[in-house]
Amino acid sequence: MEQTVQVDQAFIQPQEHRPRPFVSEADGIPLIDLSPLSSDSVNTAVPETLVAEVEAACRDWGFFQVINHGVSPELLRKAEAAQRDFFALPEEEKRKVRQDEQNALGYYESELTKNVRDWKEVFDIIAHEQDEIDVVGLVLKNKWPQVPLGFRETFEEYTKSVEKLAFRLLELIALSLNLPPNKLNIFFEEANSLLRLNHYPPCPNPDLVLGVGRHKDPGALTVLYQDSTGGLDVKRRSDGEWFRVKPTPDAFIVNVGDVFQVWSNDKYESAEHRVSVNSEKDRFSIPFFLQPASRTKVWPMEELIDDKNPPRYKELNYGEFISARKDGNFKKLEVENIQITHFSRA
Ligand SMILES: O=C(O)CCC(=O)C(=O)O
Ligand SMILES: [Fe+2]
Repeated sequence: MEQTVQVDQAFIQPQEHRPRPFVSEADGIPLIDLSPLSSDSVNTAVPETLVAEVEAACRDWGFFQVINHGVSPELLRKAEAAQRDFFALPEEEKRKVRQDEQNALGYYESELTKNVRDWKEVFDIIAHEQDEIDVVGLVLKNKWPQVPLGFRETFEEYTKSVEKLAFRLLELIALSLNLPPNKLNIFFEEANSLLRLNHYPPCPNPDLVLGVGRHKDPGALTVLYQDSTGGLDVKRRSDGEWFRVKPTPDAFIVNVGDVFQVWSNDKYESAEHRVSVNSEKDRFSIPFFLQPASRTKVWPMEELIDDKNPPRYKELNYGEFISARKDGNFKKLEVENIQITHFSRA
């Protein structure tokens, strides 16, 4: 039966990228218990079994979930409430803190992924503000809304707590690549890390649109909190099948981004993912993107390179890479959006 199309053409995905009505839930995405980790730096006393679990998850999926991660359930409840209250505000109130091309922080409701509109609205917060305009011409000052009350304090506290977790994960993944655990920390001294609040409203045509179109995250790591609705789909590395990540209460979903793909010389791949929407429920999620400073040069780690494994990437400048990608989020580009493979030596 032909269904009526009730959404604007700009949201409609090309036929081959539309979600199938039933995407299986991924039992395969590993659930990792972080209780053996202390909240301070990871040292070499981390159990080998934990390192092995992380290695297998990064290699086979590029994705895993973590529990006993040190971010308190009370803080998660506070953040969820502040997020709901903000997106429930009238459009004119939200537009007071709207993003523009110079300041890509705050509220935004018309993002594109691969030239198609996403069915979502977002609010972006930078973890570390900078006084100067950055190397790619962006203002890095947060735009805080006046309401809801306590919004700023809640997300400042939340960002600190999740960033701490992100650093423990960075160290753990470094260990899983046989690198010294703190080897990669140096790239985050002036980190560009970003917290994003996502709201996916119910959609009358969930089979024609996506909340976020298929993409890979450009940074080092993403640490994502999702509510109980479900909708995050991940493409499995071995066969390219899409799987839905089953929500686990109070867990975080972790995925390696393009920067880890380069550092690991393709041992770990930045997995493609997307968000499906539904016709009944709002969905909320909060990704934290651990991203190096803009001037950071990224190249395959020398410890992972030898005659059998020559470097697969040219050195790339992180700021130029993300800014080229972000242009595609604002404008419909005539060309294919820039991807990490454009820096490949092959
Ligand atoms: O909402 C989600 O579950 C994922 C969002 C996402 O992939 C992103 O914002 O990069
Ligand atoms: Fe993503």
